[in-house]
Amino acid sequence: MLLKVSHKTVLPPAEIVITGSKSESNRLLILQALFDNLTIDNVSNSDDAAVMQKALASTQETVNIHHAGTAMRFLTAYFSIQEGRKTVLTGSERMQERPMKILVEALQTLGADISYVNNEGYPPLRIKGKLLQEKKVSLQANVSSQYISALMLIGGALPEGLEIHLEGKITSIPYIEMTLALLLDVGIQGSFKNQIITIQSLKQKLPAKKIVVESDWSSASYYFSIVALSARQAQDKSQKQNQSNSTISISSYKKDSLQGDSVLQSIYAQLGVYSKIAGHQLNLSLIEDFNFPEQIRLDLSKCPDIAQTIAVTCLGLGISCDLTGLHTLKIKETDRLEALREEISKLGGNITVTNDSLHLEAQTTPLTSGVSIATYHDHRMAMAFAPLAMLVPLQIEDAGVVSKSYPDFWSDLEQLGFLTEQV
Ligand SMILES: O=C(O)C1=C[C@@H](OP(=O)(O)O)[C@@H](O)[C@H](O)C1
Ligand SMILES: C=C(OP(=O)(O)O)C(=O)O
Repeated sequence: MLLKVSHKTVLPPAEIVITGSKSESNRLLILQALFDNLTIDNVSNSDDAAVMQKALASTQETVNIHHAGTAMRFLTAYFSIQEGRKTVLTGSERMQERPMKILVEALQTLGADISYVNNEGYPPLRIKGKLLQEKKVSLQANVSSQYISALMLIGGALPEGLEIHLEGKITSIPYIEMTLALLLDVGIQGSFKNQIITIQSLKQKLPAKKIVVESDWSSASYYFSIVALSARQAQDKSQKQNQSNSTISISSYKKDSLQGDSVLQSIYAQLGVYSKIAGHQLNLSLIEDFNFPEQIRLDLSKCPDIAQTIAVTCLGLGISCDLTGLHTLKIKETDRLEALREEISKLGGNITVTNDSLHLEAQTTPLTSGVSIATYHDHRMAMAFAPLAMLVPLQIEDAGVVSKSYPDFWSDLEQLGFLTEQV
């Protein structure tokens, strides 16, 4: 679906509802399948959570998780301990290019029976579920935190629990902390100190528990970008008066989030966005008379999923940006660094990327109008670029790709004065 996107030029006040974090949902769904007695409220309506639910309910040998990284990694661990069950775990073409070796080797050390159907190190995987007797494992921690979370999630179900030694620099740490916090919350004991994680074996049935998932902060990032860009839109159209009062209110959020992407609040405070959590509402508005910086430098190794949003906001605001800690972007839904380089260049931006960083020059000329943004099967490419329609009309290719994490994205944007038309 090719979608033409433009904007009515005034950002109206709006109330948006985003469903639960896909990261928290997919962890809790695994824990629910392993330990029963858990009720989950506000589960993510994303495709990634839907494929997780379907996989956990499936009795078929072949389980296809499509594009969902968390489902691929968490289910590899999950099916490894389903005694007597044979599973072929597969995914989309891109998923078959996303590395699995570090997790597979760690599980094999614990005694798992996993082999590769085609290419060594990559899905599809053939898994024969069995009782894993070992309790100690070491793995490289700088490629994906999802491997570590996958092991942690099954730790409580192993007879001796689990001791995980992390080698090297740990990437995406907040996601590991999220996993531990959820384990503790459901009643599984564990700790994460220095480079060692321990998870205690669960010896008795868990007490019944209901968990309400906080809404998804990564999905909220696009609204931070929209609010920031509304300052630029007002400047371009001399409509300062109209713009300054609009508040976008998004539910349901909390102050002590388990999601690392809640760092959006402090990052976007540097880009003119005032944000406050009142009750369960996250309210976003422009800081009045804000002095925008000429340049921003951020290390995003703890929050890789908001890199695209931030790069595009800076492009629209004409702010130079240096983003580092981006090494994991190359192995996500697409090579996000290359995808950003291509698409930002099309709009007239001056961008350079390395294997783990991105540099964007301050944009001094108007963005190219009417550009067709390719999305590379990556939901975040579509959603990160859409806010630029406040400044220039553009087209988003394969716009349905957003459903991986945020199926209601386009209809929610309409509430904010965006106009979308299928072409
Ligand atoms: O554990 C999780 O829920 C996730 C961890 C991160 O991946 P990496 O650890 O591979 O960076 C993140 O990018 C992904 O969207 C979700
Ligand atoms: C990287 C992402 O997801 P996953 O790795 O779970 O496919 C994402 O949602 O940005």
